[in-house]
Amino acid sequence: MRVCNRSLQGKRASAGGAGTWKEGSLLAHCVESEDLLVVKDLRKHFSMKGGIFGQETDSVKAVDGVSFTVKKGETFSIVGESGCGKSTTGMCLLRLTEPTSGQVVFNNINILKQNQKALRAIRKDMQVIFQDPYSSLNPKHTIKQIVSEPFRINRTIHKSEIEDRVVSLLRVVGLRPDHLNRFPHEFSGGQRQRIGIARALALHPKLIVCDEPVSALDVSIQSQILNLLEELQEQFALTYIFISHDLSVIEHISDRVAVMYLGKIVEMGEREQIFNNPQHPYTKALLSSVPLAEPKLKSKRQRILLSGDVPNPRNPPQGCHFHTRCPIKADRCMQEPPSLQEVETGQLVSCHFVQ
Ligand SMILES: Nc1ncnc2c1ncn2[C@@H]1O[C@H](COP(=O)(O)OP(=O)(O)OP(=O)(O)O)[C@@H](O)[C@H]1O
Repeated sequence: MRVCNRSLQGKRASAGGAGTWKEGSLLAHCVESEDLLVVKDLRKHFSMKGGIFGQETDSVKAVDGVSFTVKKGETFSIVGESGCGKSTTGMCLLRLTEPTSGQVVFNNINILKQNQKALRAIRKDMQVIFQDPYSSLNPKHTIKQIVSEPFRINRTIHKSEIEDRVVSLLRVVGLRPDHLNRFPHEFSGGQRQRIGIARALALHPKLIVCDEPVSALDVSIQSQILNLLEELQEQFALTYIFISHDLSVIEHISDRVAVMYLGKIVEMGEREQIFNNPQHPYTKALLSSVPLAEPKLKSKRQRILLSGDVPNPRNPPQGCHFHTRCPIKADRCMQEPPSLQEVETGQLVSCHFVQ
């Protein structure tokens, strides 16, 4: 997909910028451009209940004002440490988790405004692949039952066609027709992830949210699954939102990358911008922890050790969320939250010192 996406680069200049679009202009923008998905100021605050009456005492700001756009056919990745809000963002896009506020415009439809019936129809075009292929597959169902589930739920094809369709889906993901009547426990982790991918492909989706799809797999199997995802993207013109904490996986698969910290995007840009010229101190620190194969590069990249832990998302720091661990913080950072600003065409950074 990289060839296709490069040709789109010029149009991406203001993608995901911290603008003040109203919903009407957001929809108009989506129609005019090649954006498949436009996310604006998305928030998910989980309310925490306590006390003797179970009243709301607190909230976890898992996603706290996230905006980005995803072009048709690209792989847009979300990376960050555990607990920064990657999965919650992905689940909110599909409304598998109900967002607190914001806008998610998919294929020109604001999905947060749809009723359950309309949402079911839209979900045919938006699928998800989960991290743990074993727990996401019903152990009591055969592969045929699992992969055909979307056909049965959506009644898109006649019963008599189901087996042929499942067989062709298995072939597409590198499994065999004789696997049809086996159960998930008879497969390896990589094969189980292929089954999950076959199920996700069944209804010809436009977008797939891949939530840590290779994190549970051995490194050698990881690359097979990543290659398969890339081949399928070409074959079926798929758009991916790819969620991972693993920077080497992100570098391999992404067209564009968003780096999240405590519920917010701190930096976003083309893969090359993020990996070759990171601007936010958090992105720099994350990248400095990745082992480099080339000795020449090793001497150039200095390890940046961040002090302290990620703060509690129930009580994020005032001002810039990153200031408690930032090596370049100043007084202003403790008071004023920075906004995501474009520092170079297509590269946006949320830091008072990178403008
Ligand atoms: N249902 C929930 N109720 C309360 N808090 C939640 C819930 N789901 C997630 N959280 C909290 O929201 C924050 C973001 O979680 P999320 O799973 O989105 O992060 P993540 O970046 O995907 O991390 P990981 O890679 O570990 O899954 C975390 O602090 C998490 O504990």
